[in-house]
Amino acid sequence: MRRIALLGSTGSIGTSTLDVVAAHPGRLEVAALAAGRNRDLMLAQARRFRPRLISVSRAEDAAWIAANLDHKADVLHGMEGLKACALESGADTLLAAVVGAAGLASTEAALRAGMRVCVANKESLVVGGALMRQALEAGGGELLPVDSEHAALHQLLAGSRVPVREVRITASGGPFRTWSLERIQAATVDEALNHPTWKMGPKITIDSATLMNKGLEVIEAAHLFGLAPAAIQVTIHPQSQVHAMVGFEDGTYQLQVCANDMKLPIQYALLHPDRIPGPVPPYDWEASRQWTFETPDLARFPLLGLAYKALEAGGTAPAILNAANEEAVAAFLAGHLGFWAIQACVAAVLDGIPAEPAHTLDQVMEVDRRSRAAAATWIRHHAPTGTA
Ligand SMILES: NC(=O)C1=CN([C@@H]2O[C@H](COP(=O)(O)OP(=O)(O)OC[C@H]3O[C@@H](n4cnc5c(N)ncnc54)[C@H](OP(=O)(O)O)[C@@H]3O)[C@@H](O)[C@H]2O)C=CC1
Ligand SMILES: CC(=O)[C@@H](O)[C@H](O)COP(=O)(O)O
Ligand SMILES: [Mn+2]
Repeated sequence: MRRIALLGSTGSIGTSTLDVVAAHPGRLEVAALAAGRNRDLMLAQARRFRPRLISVSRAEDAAWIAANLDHKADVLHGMEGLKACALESGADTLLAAVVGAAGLASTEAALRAGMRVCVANKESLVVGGALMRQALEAGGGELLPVDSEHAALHQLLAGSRVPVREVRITASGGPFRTWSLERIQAATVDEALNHPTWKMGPKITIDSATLMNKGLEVIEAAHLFGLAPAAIQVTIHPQSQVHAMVGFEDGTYQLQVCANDMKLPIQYALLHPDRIPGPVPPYDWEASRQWTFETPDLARFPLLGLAYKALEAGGTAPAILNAANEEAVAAFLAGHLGFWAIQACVAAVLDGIPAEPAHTLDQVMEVDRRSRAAAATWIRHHAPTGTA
């Protein structure tokens, strides 16, 4: 029986993970649930899955959940609660599905403790990828990707006995794939949240619209698989059925294909190396469909190019990139910034803060704080009058 600490349980990945757990009652159980502010959903999840430890962001929500539980459990709060859920619930497996750099410390601690860490929270790898690899080596556990393209690469590379020339991750292209630059520059929040192929949380959905999601994924792939930037390429594939490809020295490729349903990579990571029937039916090859492939346009989607630049600079540059992007996306979602200003803000902050070698978690979190402050200042100066 695998005992899971699920961080980010109330989100898109969190709820899909609980669907996978519910489909395998003899194989998977929940030891801890942690999330942010959605106390109603947390209480419903806790009543159904009966974890020993629960954590939410605010003390008053923790007290409310404790008063309404119908089983014995400790209800904690804040970053300490998040970490305790990872380390002190008796779980052997962490499913890291908090959004943003807020997930880094608990994920790093679980790796250091030798757990199996299934990571959806790509920002933690972008901000602290090298430190997470050190923690993995020190703890002797496992790090398994949940992000669909990286789960695909994990499957492709596990079966490969020869070195690969390059890997390619696919991108849907987002809602603005066919839009002109002028139209993209004036995109609204509702238009940017209208993802063509995946239902996900708001932050990653905006990242998909700017192609920053793919930029973060290039950095994620570099850390997960030890690849140089030039060996990681991006192909636009609007149907989101092929998730990644590996190219060999002889010029041939292998592709990974599955339905665009995150329950598949979640189950892959939780049950690895076993592959058994789960909540998603086998791929339907009788359905009529066409697959198409395109090259990304860096002029309309400059954040993909900026992510490569940060990866090549190394050290804390990806942490600066990520922090500025988190702040700019939050400001866009709140109506304080235009869509095109997201990339301008990230470019300005990345240019304005020198990268340094990343040695410790405290240091990268300090860089994260400084970069957020710089982004907040930039946003205040560039927000349309009366919004910031
Ligand atoms: N959704 C998807 O299909 C995919 C997502 N990912 C990655 O997985 C991660 C989660 O994405 P997604 O599920 O879409 O996001 P959601 O916004 O749907 O969910 C985010 C979760 O994180 C919780 N959370 C946010 N901040 C904190 C905090 N400070 N402390 C504790 N919990 C917090 C939220 O709690 P609450 O809502 O209660 O406030 C919620 O449970 C992201 O890093 C994303 O890039 C990767 C591939 C695919
Ligand atoms: C499901 C998943 O893995 C997401 O990261 C997805 O890739 C987002 O869609 P885009 O391909 O549009 O970025
Ligand atoms: Mn992805």
